[in-house]
Amino acid sequence: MIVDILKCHGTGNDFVLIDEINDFYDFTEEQRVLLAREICDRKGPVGADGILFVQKSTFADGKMRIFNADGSEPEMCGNGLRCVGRYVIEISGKDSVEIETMKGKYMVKKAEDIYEGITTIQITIDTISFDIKTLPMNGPADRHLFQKIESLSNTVEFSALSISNPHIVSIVDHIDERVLKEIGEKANNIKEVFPKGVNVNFVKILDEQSIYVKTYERGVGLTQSCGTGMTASSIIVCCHDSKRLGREVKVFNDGGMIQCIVHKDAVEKYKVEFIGNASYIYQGKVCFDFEETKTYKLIEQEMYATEIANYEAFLRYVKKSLETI
Ligand SMILES: N[C@@H](CCC[C@H](N)C(=O)O)C(=O)O
Repeated sequence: MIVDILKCHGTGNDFVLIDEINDFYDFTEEQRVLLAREICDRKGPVGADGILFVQKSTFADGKMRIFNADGSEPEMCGNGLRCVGRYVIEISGKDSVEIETMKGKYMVKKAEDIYEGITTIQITIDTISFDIKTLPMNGPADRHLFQKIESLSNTVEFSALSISNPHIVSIVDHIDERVLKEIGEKANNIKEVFPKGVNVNFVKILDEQSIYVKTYERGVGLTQSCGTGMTASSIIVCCHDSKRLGREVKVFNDGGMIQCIVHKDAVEKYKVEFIGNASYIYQGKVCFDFEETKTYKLIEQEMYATEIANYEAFLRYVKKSLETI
């Protein structure tokens, strides 16, 4: 089978986008899992954090199904939604679109470039809940905020929330990747606490406008960035310091920087405006044999050289910005 692919990323969280609106592939559910596991495997010719299947929707401009590198299908993907949103905006000719996901529908629109030559997309995320049953998470109370999770760590405090996918967030003085990885692996192996696993986020407060987030992603591992993780972390930072509500938070990460504005209404309903890049890396085709999945080939690869160069310039700018904080 020959499958057209578009390699893309949101702050270094990279994906393979497959257009099932314009191309008919008729994948079975098992084939979607196989494609995710093999194509995301970084020992192969492509490698990615996940696959984004873009499909027709009966009530929105498009539908996103996201599969993690391990073949699991999460409820949501913030960085991936910006890439899918850009793609659907381009093929539909609209300035803004609604994208259906497993648990919700999100408004996506073009935004002013976050840096020269960087295609920038804004999404509005309002599928936020602190009720631990929505993660799901098993615990003694309905909410878990700034408290330890004994089975994970006897020193680190976490806050649990759903962005329609599950997250726990810890505000730390220093982001130790080794500790994050250890806790992330443990958290995804205690099904009595997290029956469907969980994304684990460490956030360091840099100054009154800026934070740094690193995530151990369910179904992937440590990634350059996680959109829903940065969203969850921005919310918890605003819970910790309500003066940040309604103000732009610069969220730095290993793959660049995005902007979040966290809003809370009178009935404690949260909504986050999330603004960041949606960059193309290359387009190509994969020749995939579902009987011999390990031997797939990548052919006709065409690089988006200008977008790659612009994003490298943006990364240099982000590095310099971090040196001034
Ligand atoms: N990187 C994504 C999150 C992808 C899903 C996550 N690994 C999960 O399983 O919930 C993002 O940008 O949000």
